[in-house]
Amino acid sequence: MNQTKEQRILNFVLQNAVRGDPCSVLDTIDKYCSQKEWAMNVGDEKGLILDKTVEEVNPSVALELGTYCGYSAVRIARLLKAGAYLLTVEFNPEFAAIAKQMIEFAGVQDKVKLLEGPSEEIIPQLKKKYEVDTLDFVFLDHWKDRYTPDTILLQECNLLRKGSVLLADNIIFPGAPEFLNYIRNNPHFQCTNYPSHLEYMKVGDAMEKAVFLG
Ligand SMILES: O=c1[nH]cnc2c(O)cc(-c3ccc(F)cc3)cc12
Ligand SMILES: [Mg+2]
Repeated sequence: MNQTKEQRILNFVLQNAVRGDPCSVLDTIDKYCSQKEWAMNVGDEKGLILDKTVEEVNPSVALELGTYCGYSAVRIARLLKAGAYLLTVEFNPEFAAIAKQMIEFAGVQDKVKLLEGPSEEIIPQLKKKYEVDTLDFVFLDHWKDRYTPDTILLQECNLLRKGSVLLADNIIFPGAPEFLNYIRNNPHFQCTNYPSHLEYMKVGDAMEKAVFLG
């Protein structure tokens, strides 16, 4: 049975990265995806913007929408303080299976809870089923058409508190114009744009940070 691209990425990590070393896992994925097969990891350039935002927020409870192969889950989890954790949501079961192995190989499994299913079903379960009070940080990196409805859902489920930080990938490419219009014209959010480039490409992209004002 032919391997998928995501299985090839995982195998390359298992064979070339250092088990228990998150940075080596990230570097190995970036090496594979820049030299051999492009893939939609946030990557090393936008990854630095993600790092800086996570370090600034220093979240106790973080949520990621769109796990894919687990690159940004490893990237975020490696920066979390003792006792802090990341919930990451992936609706594609093949991607979730790859990400689980990637997260375990990196050694951050104790800080990451991988939730398989559609974000619109999982978000309303976070309080009761996953014992979340409020979210300190949310990374939106799933499907651009879900950015706005899921941001509204997070508010409706009272999962945001004054100061909660959202960071959204792919504002320029593939682009999330409807989300940008929603969040920049919403008086409950303070927005900042971070110009960058599409992962592993010279194409322009950007990330948008939105702080919930309560
Ligand atoms: O679908 C996506 N989800 C999350 N992140 C993405 C991401 O960073 C890039 C892309 C993408 C970019 C260029 C292209 F030609 C085809 C897909 C998609 C997603
Ligand atoms: Mg992305």
